[in-house]
Amino acid sequence: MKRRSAALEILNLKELSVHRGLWENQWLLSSVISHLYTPLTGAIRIPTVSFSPENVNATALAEFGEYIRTVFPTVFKTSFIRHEVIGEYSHLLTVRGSDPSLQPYMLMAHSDVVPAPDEGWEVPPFSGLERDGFIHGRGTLDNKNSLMAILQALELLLNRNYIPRRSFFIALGHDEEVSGQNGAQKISALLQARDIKLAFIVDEGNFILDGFIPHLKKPFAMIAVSEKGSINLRLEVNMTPGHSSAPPKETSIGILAAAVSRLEQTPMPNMFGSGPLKMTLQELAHEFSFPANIILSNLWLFGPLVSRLMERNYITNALVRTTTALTMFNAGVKVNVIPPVAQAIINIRIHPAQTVQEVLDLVKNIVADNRVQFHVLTAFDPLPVSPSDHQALGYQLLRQTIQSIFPEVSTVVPGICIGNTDSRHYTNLTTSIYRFNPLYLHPQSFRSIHGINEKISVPAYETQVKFIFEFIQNADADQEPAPHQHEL
Ligand SMILES: CCCCCCCC/C=C\CCCCCCCC(=O)N[C@@H](CC(N)=O)C(=O)O
Ligand SMILES: [Zn+2]
Ligand SMILES: [Zn+2]
Repeated sequence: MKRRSAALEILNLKELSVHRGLWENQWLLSSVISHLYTPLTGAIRIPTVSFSPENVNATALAEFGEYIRTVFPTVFKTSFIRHEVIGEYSHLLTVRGSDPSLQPYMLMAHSDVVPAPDEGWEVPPFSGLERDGFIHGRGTLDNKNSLMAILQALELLLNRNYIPRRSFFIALGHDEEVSGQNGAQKISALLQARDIKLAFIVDEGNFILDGFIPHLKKPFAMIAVSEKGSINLRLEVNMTPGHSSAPPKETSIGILAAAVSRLEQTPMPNMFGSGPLKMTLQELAHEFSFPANIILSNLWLFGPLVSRLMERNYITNALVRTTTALTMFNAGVKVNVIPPVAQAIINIRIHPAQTVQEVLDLVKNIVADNRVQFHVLTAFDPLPVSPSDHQALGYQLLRQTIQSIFPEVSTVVPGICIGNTDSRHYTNLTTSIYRFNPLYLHPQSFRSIHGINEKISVPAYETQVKFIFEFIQNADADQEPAPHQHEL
């Protein structure tokens, strides 16, 4: 029986060094077998799609709320866990630890997903089908995996009568994909009103990266200590409508198309050398063989060369500059009418060394056509950089747990997240925000996030549960000074 053997496999894992005893306890067995990964498949089947802040699938979100209560009964009935529904569909769990002197932390995830039309998928995106050892569907990597793994790890701990020492919050947003204004933003305001200060936050974001850098054969874990800023910008051209049999020299569509084409063809300046990327590369240098290790250790000299190499690949390019993506275009009402208005949406991700205002100025200079109007829909600057030194509790706990659960991953580096997360709404509660998913990511699976054929292997999901199971316990252990990561 496939499901049973997968569950047993987890119990046999020997590398759980810190808290192996809990896993080996037979008492856990029945709970693991019934809950280990079926809850994720069920979660994928609920189409919690967000289209815009005003257009979310309320029915599915309500069903999702019922679903997690059903599959994680212990979490929702434990006396020291307070459950609140915020903004109608987001969930805040407050887990009261036994030692009030320890500062609480927060684990985060979100239940909504981006749309997924059936076209191009090997398996229907909301079927939650398991095939060839993978659970398929929208949300398996972004981000129902994390949401279910957090609750599943907590359910397992509670079923073992585990009582946390350090209090923690679990914040599960329902509108992360469309701004977080009704979920994360409201949870953040509520916690601020309660005078809560957090030791750190762990949210989705970067991964254990494998195959992203040519010549680097070994995977490495990248914990995002910041994330890019963002602008959603609407460009609009208005012209006099008329009969298409006698077209004017220029139409709203033509003018707008030329403007967005200029934007696409004119990359924003390469900002290599500013922001956390230099730190990332320097900490990664020892993973490379000669001469790349020397090049990366001497960026004062080889910076220009490295920056040009990074520009060549569209993923690493996103680390060195502000990016400009044309995501929506709308114009025209009938085949024989010159359209009065043409609109385009540009999704811009701002490099840490730039600001919203600087980027808007650059965009206007590139477009250089005063017939094009600009409407800023949403905008925020890049996020502050969280600490990653030896005293940084959240970072060190992540590093410690990565090294225990993924012993083959020898390097953990701080980096930047090119996407945005709900955690950006919590800068009022902590200066230590870490964006990390305990999963391997390859370039192909990166493309599946917001793309097609998103899937997670069953062992990868099990490992994510195990990671959180151990992380919660590590956060309760007495902290010792962390050894230096690169000690000989
Ligand atoms: C030198 C090292 C090379 C490193 C390559 C970087 C590989 C990138 C790896 C992971 C990035 C995945 C980003 C996932 C974030 C997903 C969050 C998301 O989808 N957010 C939405 C919604 C929002 N909150 O704004 C978004 O549009 O960003
Ligand atoms: Zn996400
Ligand atoms: Zn997403």
